[in-house]
Amino acid sequence: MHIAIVGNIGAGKTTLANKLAHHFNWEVFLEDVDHNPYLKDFYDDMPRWAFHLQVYFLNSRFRQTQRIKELQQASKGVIQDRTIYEDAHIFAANLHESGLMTERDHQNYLNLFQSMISMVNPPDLLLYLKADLPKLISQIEKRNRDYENNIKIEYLKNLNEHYERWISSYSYGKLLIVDVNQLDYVNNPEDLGVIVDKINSTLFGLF
Ligand SMILES: Nc1ncnc2c1ncn2[C@@H]1O[C@H](COP(=O)(O)OP(=O)(O)O)[C@@H](O)[C@H]1O
Ligand SMILES: Nc1ncnc2c1ncn2[C@H]1C[C@H](O)[C@@H](COP(=O)(O)O)O1
Repeated sequence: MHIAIVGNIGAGKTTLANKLAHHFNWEVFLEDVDHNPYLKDFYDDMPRWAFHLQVYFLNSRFRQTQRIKELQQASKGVIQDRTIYEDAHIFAANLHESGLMTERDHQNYLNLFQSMISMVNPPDLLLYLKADLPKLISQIEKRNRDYENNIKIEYLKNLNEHYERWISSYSYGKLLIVDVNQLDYVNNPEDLGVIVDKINSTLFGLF
C-alpha cells in the first residue's frame, strides 16, 4: 500500500506524513529539504536557478520512487511526502508559465520527465491537502525556514491554481481531497482521526 500526500508549500504534508506513518506503522518518505544544494539560491533568484533546482528535485524524487517500489514489492506500507508529478505538473509548469523558466529549459526538463515517468508507479491513494492562502502563509511562518520568508503571495496563489487544475484531471488512481483549512491535526487528535477515517473509507471501504 502506497499513500502519497500532495499539496502546496506549508499545507501540512510532512506533519501528516509522519503522523500517518506512525498510525499505520508504515515507512515514511520525506523530502530532504535541508540538504538541497539549490533551494536557497532558487528563492533568491528564480530565473537563474529554476532549471538546476527542477533537475535536482526530479532526480531525487525518481530515486525515491524506485525505493518505494522495492518496499511495495516486499508488501510494506509507504507514506510519501510529495510526488514527482507535482514537480512537473505544478512547480515546473508554474515557473514556465510565469516566465521564470525558458521554453528551451522547460522542454528539456519535460523530455527528461517523460523518460522517467514510465518507470514510476502511481500511488494507491493520492491524498490532496487543500489549503487557502491564509492557512499556507500562517503555517509557512510557523515553520520559519529563513529562505521561505520572502515567498510572494502571488507565487503561492499560482501554485494553488495549478494544484486545483491538476487535481481536477488526476486519473492515475484513487484520490482523496481533504480541506485542511479548519483542521489542526498537530494539536487535536480528533482531526487526525477524521483523516484516518476518510483514508480507511476510500482505500478499504470501511465506515
Ligand atoms: N493542520 C494543521 N494545523 C495546524 N498546524 C499545522 C497543520 N499542519 C501543519 N501544521 C504546522 O504548519 C507548519 C508547516 O507544516 P509542514 O507539515 O511542514 O507543511 P508541508 O510539509 O506541507 O510544507 C509546521 O509548523 C506544522 O507543525
Ligand atoms: N519541484 C519544486 N520546485 C520548486 N520548489 C520546490 C519543488 N519541490 C519542493 N519545492 C520547495 C517548496 C518548499 O520551499 C520546499 C519544501 O516543500 P514543502 O512543501 O514545504 O514540503 O521545497
